[in-house]
Amino acid sequence: MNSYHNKKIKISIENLCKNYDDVEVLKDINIKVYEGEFVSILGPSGCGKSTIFNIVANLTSYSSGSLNIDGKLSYMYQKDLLLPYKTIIDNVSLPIILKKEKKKKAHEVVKPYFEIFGLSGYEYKYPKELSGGMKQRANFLRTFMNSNDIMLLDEPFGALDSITKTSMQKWLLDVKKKVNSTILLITHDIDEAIMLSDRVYVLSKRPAVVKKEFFIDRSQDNEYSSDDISKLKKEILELL
Ligand SMILES: Nc1ncnc2c1ncn2[C@@H]1O[C@H](COP(=O)(O)OP(=O)(O)OP(=O)(O)O)[C@@H](O)[C@H]1O
Repeated sequence: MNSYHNKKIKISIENLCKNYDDVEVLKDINIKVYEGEFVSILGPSGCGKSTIFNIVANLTSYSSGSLNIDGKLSYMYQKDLLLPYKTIIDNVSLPIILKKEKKKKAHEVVKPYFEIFGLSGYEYKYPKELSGGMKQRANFLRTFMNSNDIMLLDEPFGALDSITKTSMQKWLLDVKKKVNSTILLITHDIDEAIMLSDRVYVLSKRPAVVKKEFFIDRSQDNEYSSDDISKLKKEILELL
């Protein structure tokens, strides 16, 4: 796509292969993520999606291929990892406190984001007082405070009920408009990938190969009809 030509590549994965002993998990994966893009990796359960993230985050080695990251990464897991004995503001401030900043200063830094992230009024509550959706907002904000440059989101809404999930997807789109982070998301939910992404990589069953890359035009003058969306979903479904 022409509009991509002058954009910075934030993540470049080339011919990536990964085996766990004699189990082949990833086979010649090629993925590029450009600055400010929202890209999803869609694939069946167990195909190797989290393995790709763990490789990108340098938590797992790869067998062959190459990987280039231009920027600072943060990684949000599906599981809510908020510390139960700390307030939301303390939880969200953790990445800053870990960088040796004083708590008071860290609170000052994070406070303005509570409004943007729809968390106003929850600053001094404890995780157990929040709904699943609100907890994931806080989890996302903490990830964002760690790095807002490149964010890896591993099924962030996977554990939520479908109504909460839909409202969280709308919330994430809204937040994405306000911040210009580069986001790479893992999901096995076709609707979620279509709703959120600029591009979707569809992976096969294990060993994962990229079956196809879909571009989704999110510009304001483009509106997909429900018919277009159904066709797209069908096409993706046939690949999985
Ligand atoms: N440390 C490991 N050692 C051996 N095999 C592993 C290891 N981690 C993952 N695997 C295997 O690699 C395959 C891919 O796992 P991975 O978690 O990357 O898939 P996934 O697509 O993220 O799955 P899900 O959608 O269920 O989260 C699975 O078959 C898994 O059992």
